[in-house]
Order: sequence, then structure tokens, then C-alpha cells
Amino acid sequence: MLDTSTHKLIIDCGMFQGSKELNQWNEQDFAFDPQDISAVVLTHAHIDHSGLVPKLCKEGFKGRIFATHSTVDLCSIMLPDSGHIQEAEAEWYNRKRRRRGRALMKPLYTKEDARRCLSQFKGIPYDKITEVVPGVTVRMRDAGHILGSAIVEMWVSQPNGNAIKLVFSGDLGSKKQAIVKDPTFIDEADYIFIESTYGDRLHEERVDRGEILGGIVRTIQKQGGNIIIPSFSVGRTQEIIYELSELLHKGKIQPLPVFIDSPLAVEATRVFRRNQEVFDEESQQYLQAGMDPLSFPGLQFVETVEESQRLNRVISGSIIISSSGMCEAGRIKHHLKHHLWRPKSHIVFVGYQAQGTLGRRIIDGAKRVRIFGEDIKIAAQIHNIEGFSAHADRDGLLEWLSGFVRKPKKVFIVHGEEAVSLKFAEIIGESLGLDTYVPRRFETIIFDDAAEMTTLPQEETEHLPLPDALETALAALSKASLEIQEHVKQQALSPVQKQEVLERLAACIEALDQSVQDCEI
Ligand SMILES: O=c1ccn([C@@H]2O[C@H](COP(=O)(O)O)[C@@H](O)[C@H]2O)c(=O)[nH]1
Repeated sequence: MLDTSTHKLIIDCGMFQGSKELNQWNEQDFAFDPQDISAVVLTHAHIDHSGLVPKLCKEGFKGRIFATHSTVDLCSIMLPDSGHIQEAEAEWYNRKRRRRGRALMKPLYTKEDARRCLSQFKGIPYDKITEVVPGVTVRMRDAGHILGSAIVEMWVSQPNGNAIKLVFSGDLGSKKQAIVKDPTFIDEADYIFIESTYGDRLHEERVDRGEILGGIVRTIQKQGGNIIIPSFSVGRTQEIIYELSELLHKGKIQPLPVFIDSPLAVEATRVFRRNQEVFDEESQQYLQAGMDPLSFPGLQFVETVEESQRLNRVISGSIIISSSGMCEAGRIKHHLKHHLWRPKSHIVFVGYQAQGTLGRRIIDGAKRVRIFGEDIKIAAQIHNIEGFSAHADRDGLLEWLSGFVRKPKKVFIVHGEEAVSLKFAEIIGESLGLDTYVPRRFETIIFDDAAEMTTLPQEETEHLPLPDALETALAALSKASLEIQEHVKQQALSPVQKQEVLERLAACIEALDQSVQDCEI
């Protein structure tokens, strides 16, 4: 959040994704009042950057959400889809809760909440300076990560008439990606905020990924079996379509049925087709030659549940691309259930698999997994092609940083696992000689008129971060408190029962109160 003293604005408003603890952070109150925020600037549509926008609007944010036109287009399908997932998850828990007589939980936001917030979006073009609140202008530059992704150049006017220039990298793309352009180099900034997802690692070469995928296709064309590709619906699926289309054009594989079994991926592919003007040069050349890089004979889009179920009868010679990319939900789980036990099946991972996900367990060599309550033996051949990452790797990030002609005063390392961010900070210092800083969650940094920065000592920070485990326990307590309120509302209690509830609550509060009072600083 950026506070200019007259206006507050947010750069990205993403959902925490991954472990149960991280997911619970989404339920917490924002660290500010959404009604006080004047504008949001989104770097791109991925849910870890845009997913809490519907919650922000639901809780009182009335301003504009600025993003590139393609990001607005993608958000218009991704946010309602996310709302649908929230509702489905809440309903899944509520089925159990009803059976146990427990209070029902509410979704974080609904599909309708997400649809409603879309009217606040304002599409802006790449490369044009736009005022987002009085005194703050931005210019979106192509970040080459997914369709519509942007690096945000931001100028914040100072009372002395000067402006501080901040640059937010958003997620920076990999040069190895097809369809989207390479990340734009920026000349200058006072301060840079750079992502660090792969700040300590390198990716495979692009040529390898096509070779590996082509080789697996040729294997099933000789020996039988299907290929199942768990894939993120937006960006990754279109990349795979592009790669297969290239392999076919070059005659490296023979035509075969390829099913895209994800309603979101189908819609996203339509959005890509509508936004061809931002494609990279290679894709533009395909288009000019009358070829569609997102289409080839044999490619079939599967939308209905019935069509998807029919795929269970296809046991050989096809590729099924389905989501979710980390195999935690969606139709991919059905395809894994039907294919993991078959020795001739090939499961091809093309995206990052976070700790604790089904995809990660399979990659890590599990012999059996549970899917929909069934114990499934893993006999299929498992492949992991890392070269499809949509992120710049360590060297890509360093190359982008080295493009700044004027040295920034400081590089803030953000958006990465803490250990990786710290390592990347060290690497930047050693290889580029730039000053770095890895901010803590909720830390406040002040920029003065001369564009110099100071960090507020932890004790003076408005929102001191609590230890993660305590945050999680407090979130669980808030949830339990809501549940108690619901129970009390739903069930008539006798005066004696009421008294018992009050006494037990009072005992809890007293014990908690005492432990906080006793806590040493
Ligand atoms: O170390 C990591 C790497 C990635 N992620 C998450 O996965 C997605 C997709 O990554 P790709 O490399 O494009 O497959 C990325 O945006 C992150 O959200 C991660 O959490 N940790």
C-alpha cells in the first residue's frame, strides 16, 4: 500500500495460495480500511495478484482498479471463476458441518461479488502515462509474464515539486516463453520493487522443453497410452497449445487428439485470441502468414461435464490438458484417478508444484495417492518439464535489473519465499553492486522530499507483524467465535445453558487476557 498523505493506493491485491495456514491469511481483515483506499493498480490477472480484489470491494473499496486492457479481460473471467471456487469450497465444508450440526461457513466472496467488482476496473494501454490519483501517475510496460502483465513505472509528486520514481516489476516473464513478449527494460528508478520467485535458481533451456514433450508424444504414438498434463488454465495451457502446434508444424510429432478439459482454459484461450495485438513477434508472424498459433487439427475444447466424463473412455493415443495446475481441485483429479494406475500413461508436469499439493506428492515419487477417497497406485510414468515457467529465473531477473542505466537508491526484494529473497538480495549485491532490502510483512518505509528512505523501527510500525503461528491461531479463533455466534443464533438456549456458555467464554477470555498481559517484551 502506498500512502501519499492525501491518497492511499494499492499495487496488487492478491490471494495467499498454498498451505492451509497461508489460505487462512485470506480470511483476515485487511491491514487498512478498504474505504480509505482511492485506487488499485494491478500488475496482472493471476489470482495471487488480483484474487482479493472482490473481497476489497465487498468491504467498502469504491475506487478504480487500473490494469492493462488484457488484464481487465482476463480478470473478467478469472475473478468470477475464483468466486465460484470459494463458493464450492465453502459448500464442501458445509456439507460436513450440516451433518455434524455445526455452524455454516461463508465463502470469502461469491461469483456475484466478483462480477460486481468488475465495473470498477479501468483498462489502460501499455506505454502511456496515466494519472491514477491526483499526484500519482503510472506507465504500464510489458512484463512478458502472461497476457496483459505489466511492470508499473510510478511517479509520486512531492510537495517540493519533484517526483519520486518507483518501479514495481510485478512478475517478470521468462524470455523462453512463447506468445507473450520479453520483459521490457526500464532505464531509471529511484526505488525498484522486484519479485524473487526464482531468485536463486535457473530454468531448463527452451529447446529442451519442446524436445522432451515431443519425445513423450512419440512414445505414446508408438507404445499406446495417454498423456495427462496438469496445467494452469491461463497462460500455461496456451503455451502448451503453442508448443504442440510448433511440434506438429515441424513434423516432429504426428497429429493426435488433444483435449483442453478446463472451462476456464477454454475461456482464457478465447481472451488470448481477442488480444492478439499484444502477442510477440514470432506469434505475429504466424498470424500474418494466416496461421493461428493457438489452433491445430485435433485440438478440441471440452466444456461440459458430460464431455469431460466421456474422456474417461479414451485410453490411448491422446493428450488431455486439464486443471488445476497443482492437481488440488478440478477435472484433473478425475483424469489422474483414471490414469495414474496405468503403466502406459504419462503424467507430464509443466508448472511449479507447491509443497503439500497432490502434484508435488506425485513428482516426489509417491507410490500411492488418495483421490476422491480412493487409494490409487502410481504405475504411470511421471515427467517434470521445468522449462515452461512463466517467470524469469535468477539470470533473467539480474539481466532485467542490469538494464537500469541510472543506479537506483535501493532495490526492494519482494514476492518470494523469505529464504530465496534473502539469497537473491545477496546475489544482486555481489553481481551488480546495488543496495538491497528485503522488507518484512507490514513494514513501513518512508520516502522524504529528497527521495531518501527511512524504515520505521518495528515498535513504531502501525501494524507490527505477529509470528505466523500466532496469526494462524488468532484467525482460527476469529472463525470459532463466528461459529459460536451462529450456533447461539440458530439454537434456542435455556437460561441455564446460556449461563454455562457465558461462564466458559469468560474463562477463555480471562486466561487469554492474562497470558497477553504477562507476555514479556
Ligand atoms: O518457487 C516457487 C515457484 C513458483 N511458485 C508459484 O507457481 C507459479 C507458477 O510458477 P511457474 O514457474 O510459472 O510454473 C508462480 O506464479 C508462483 O505462484 C511458487 O509459489 N514458488
